[in-house]
Amino acid sequence: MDAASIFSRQNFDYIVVGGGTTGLALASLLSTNKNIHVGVIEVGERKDDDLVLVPGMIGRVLGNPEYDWGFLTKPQVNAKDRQIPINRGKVLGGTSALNYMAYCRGSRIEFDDWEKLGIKGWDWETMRRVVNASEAWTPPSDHAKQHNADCVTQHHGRGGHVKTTAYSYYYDLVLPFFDTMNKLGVATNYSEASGDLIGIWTYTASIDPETRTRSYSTNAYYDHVSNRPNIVVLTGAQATKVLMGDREGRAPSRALGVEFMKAGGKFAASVRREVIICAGALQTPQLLELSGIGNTELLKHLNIPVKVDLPGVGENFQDHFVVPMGAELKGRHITVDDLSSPSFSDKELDHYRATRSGMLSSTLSTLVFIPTSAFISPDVMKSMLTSLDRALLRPAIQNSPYKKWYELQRSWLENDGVAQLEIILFPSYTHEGCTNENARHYTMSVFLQHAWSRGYVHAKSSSILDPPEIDPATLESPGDIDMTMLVEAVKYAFKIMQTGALGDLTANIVEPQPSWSDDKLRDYVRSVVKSALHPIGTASMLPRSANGVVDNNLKVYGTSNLRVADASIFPIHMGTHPQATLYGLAHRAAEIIQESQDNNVSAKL
Ligand SMILES: Cc1cc2nc3c(=O)[nH]c(=O)nc-3n(C[C@H](O)[C@H](O)[C@H](O)COP(=O)(O)OP(=O)(O)OC[C@H]3O[C@@H](n4cnc5c(N)ncnc54)[C@H](O)[C@@H]3O)c2cc1C
Repeated sequence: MDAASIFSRQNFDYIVVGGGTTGLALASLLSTNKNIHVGVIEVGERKDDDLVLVPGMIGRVLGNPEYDWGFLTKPQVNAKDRQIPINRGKVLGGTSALNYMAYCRGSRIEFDDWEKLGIKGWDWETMRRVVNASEAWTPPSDHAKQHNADCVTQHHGRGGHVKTTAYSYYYDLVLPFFDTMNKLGVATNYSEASGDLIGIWTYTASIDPETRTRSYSTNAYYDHVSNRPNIVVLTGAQATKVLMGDREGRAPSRALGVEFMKAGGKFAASVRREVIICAGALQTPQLLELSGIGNTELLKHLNIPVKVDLPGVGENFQDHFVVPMGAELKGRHITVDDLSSPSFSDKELDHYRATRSGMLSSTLSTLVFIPTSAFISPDVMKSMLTSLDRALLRPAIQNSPYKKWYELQRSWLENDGVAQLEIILFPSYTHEGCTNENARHYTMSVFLQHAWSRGYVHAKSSSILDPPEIDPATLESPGDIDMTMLVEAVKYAFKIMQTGALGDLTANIVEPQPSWSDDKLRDYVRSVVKSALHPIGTASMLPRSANGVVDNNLKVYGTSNLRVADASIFPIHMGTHPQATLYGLAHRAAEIIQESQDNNVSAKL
């Protein structure tokens, strides 16, 4: 009998849809109770090749349909009608197999403030505990310490699953970048894991310190449980909908099982306890809608029978927006661009295989996080806040179910503990139209951490085979604040490129240029702004009255046994990279399921 038929005949306690970052970790944790039977349905296949495992090869699979869903947004009006790519992992392990491996916690202030949105049980102390439970940290080497790597043991988890440490290879721009930021008043942060993100720091990466390969959901979690008879992972299978029972009166709707496709065949698997959707921020809302859970008007339009009217499904889409800037270096440097020469790249690969060191053992390593006051002058800040506050008085916002979201975002703008801007120096030239091919370059990218633009993701048809419509509403923000902040961020980046040791190494700022007018800079931002590939929010954990989709326990409103656990549940963006929090979410979800059903599910593998 084929794998799909066998899967569909099993009597699962839990079915997890999506064996990605969160889903595969959660399913593995649930399987620690040998009395419960867990099934996972994942579209992708396992791919443990160099393109996934070798850190210095990051980015090479983006756009490759064997690894990447390759989603495109709908044309973005404020970004010159461009369709902006949003890459997502289409392999076992999901996007944890593709990401750039920064393993960063969120901020204490931000998690503690989630309570202001009506969310309980997700404060910093809780999140710190669960993220630490996921982490198996190894202190950095002396070489990494010389590059300011975090070596404060007390903030890290040692007994968890995802192997983390600092990289072993550092480009020669790293220390000059620290010198420059320190000269601009940005202090070195020696413990990014403390809950205080502000400063310049060398990040901890999800990398195995022995083999110098990627540690991700598949090898960190699943490989420890894959020989257990009570967990079954079906790859190459796509869930088409959750089968929801009919409601009796006002009783919640019950998930009965999952319908899926594999190799052209259609199957269904039934579930005794719960279905947990972990298909990621772009596909979880689509699957909810195809299952009859969403905005009634939209479902009727798609001819999908309505099971639960939940207008928040697919709404509240948020992302980090990024604007790259290019510069040419003085003199000779080794940069990532050198790897585009096949002979150089082959030599590096041999060196990596023999020694587990060198360029391919690492990626970029340094991040900067700063609050608004660090990059926006008091005058600009005053006029920006005046425009914003005027726009926030509009009835559409005052009467919005997301009013508390707007209030929280507003308060963070004047909180010096909240990072509004991230800056990354990438030792490579990522623009088109490089002017001097013999020179070496770097790209400085500015990332808006708390963008005000909020869009949506919705099913376009009743078929899972049609990709969802994705509209991040790029640069559509009250008082045009996202554009103002990005232009100020670009101007601040010019200062970085011209100050201290990095300034001394910079021969020429290629594009954009410091002499450009604000109008020309705005035009540049519209031409190049893109997704930082951190979409969240489309099945938000919020009160139902605030357009929430799941409650504090990740349960979908109006259902008795359907939960969501992935990036779509974050109600407001965090000023950092999300994967560490997502592994923490998997542990928190396992605890919640244990508490709610007394399953004796241990959070240890
Ligand atoms: C290039 C890139 C670099 C990044 N770098 C970093 C970084 O350095 N640090 C960081 O913290 N974050 C980074 N991120 C973001 C981070 O990796 C993601 O936010 C995170 O992995 C998302 O996890 P998830 O569990 O929400 O979804 P995913 O990991 O995407 O899992 C969803 C899974 O569901 C599967 N699926 C979808 N629909 C169905 C269906 N109908 N049936 C069955 N299966 C389905 C998908 O195939 C996928 O495996 C990066 C992202 C990208 C793309």
